Amino acid sequence: MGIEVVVEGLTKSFGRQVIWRDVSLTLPAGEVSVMLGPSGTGKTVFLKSLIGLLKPEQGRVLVDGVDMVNDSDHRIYAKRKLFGLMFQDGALFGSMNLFDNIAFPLREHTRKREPEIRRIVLERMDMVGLGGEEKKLPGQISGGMRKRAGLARALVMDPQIILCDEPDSGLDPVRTAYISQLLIDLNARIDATMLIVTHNLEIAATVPDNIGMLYRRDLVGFGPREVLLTSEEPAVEQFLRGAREGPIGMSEEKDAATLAAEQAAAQRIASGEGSAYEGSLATTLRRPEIVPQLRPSPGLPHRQGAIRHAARVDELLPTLPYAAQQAIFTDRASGSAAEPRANGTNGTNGTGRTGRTDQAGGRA
Ligand SMILES: Nc1ncnc2c1ncn2[C@@H]1O[C@H](COP(=O)(O)OP(=O)(O)OP(=O)(O)O)[C@@H](O)[C@H]1O
Repeated sequence: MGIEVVVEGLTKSFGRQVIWRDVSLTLPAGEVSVMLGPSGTGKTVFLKSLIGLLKPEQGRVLVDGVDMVNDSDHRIYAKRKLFGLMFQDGALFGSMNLFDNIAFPLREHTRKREPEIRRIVLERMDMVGLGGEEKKLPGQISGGMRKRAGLARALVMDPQIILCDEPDSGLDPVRTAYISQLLIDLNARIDATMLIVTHNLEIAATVPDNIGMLYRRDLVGFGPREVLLTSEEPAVEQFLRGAREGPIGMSEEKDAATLAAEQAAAQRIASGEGSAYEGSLATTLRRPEIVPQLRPSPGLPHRQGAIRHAARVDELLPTLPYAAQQAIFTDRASGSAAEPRANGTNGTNGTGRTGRTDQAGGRA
């Protein structure tokens, strides 16, 4: 089973620029969590802080009894081996073929012999749908394949915590659906604790058990996915709708004057006095409906993390907002991600939606 990661009062700055402050959350063992947030809000900085590559000025990150912020380098280094990190671009060595790239951590950090290394590498390549591609160079494959190679490399050391930095960046929607399924299948196979950083709403809607969002240097909540997906917090709503109106602006947050003008326009539109342009602003995307969470592909085990998540949510239920409770009841009525099925099948069709036929092991 994966390991819980406890973040307490974390604050990170670069010089005078505060990236985020007083962030506290727990990544529950073996569950899948997503961290959303507009560009530049410090999601990657957050991931790097979890594994001790960046040092926040305040707070703690507790992993298996070690504080990844304040403990000695020796102790931090030992616990870092529990993590597998999937970088945005795969971070592969351009001159090495995929086999050697993926074998690299084993050759560098273990005393395993080549036949054992070969067995592990080929197994992980198969797991991410890259079987038979060992001899290809990173420059000869697609961006999606590079990501999956990066994921295979993150898996060779048997990590118990997997951090994925924007697994969707640069991928088309179909490849993004495949990588979403791959991440859920991976969680079903190895029960690792997972944190995925993304702005992708499809991933946020279909993959995680828990969602948080970083915005304006704060964590805007973190908890069961239904809480954030039904949140009425303006920044969350705007983000989920992918709309221009709202507190999130082009570069960072909008200034107060722009926000006030938008709110005045919204009131004029509501009273029927708005201009045509203002009316067009109001027709931007609607907030997406909550869709069922992805389930493992047929033949894979049930996600133990989803089962534990459901038990946790049961305890939390009375404390959750009404809309989140309703969303949870609806999801469960449709057959929740944790519910075992006699034939081990998914119950949805691999996308978390109805009417599509994506299969596990598909090519991103
Ligand atoms: N080593 C560093 N030194 C100084 N500033 C940094 C460093 N690393 C990141 N930053 C700054 O921290 C802020 C957050 O960066 P980060 O890459 O974490 O954002 P992000 O939310 O992951 O963005 P995106 O979604 O666009 O990838 C940015 O303003 C960035 O310039």
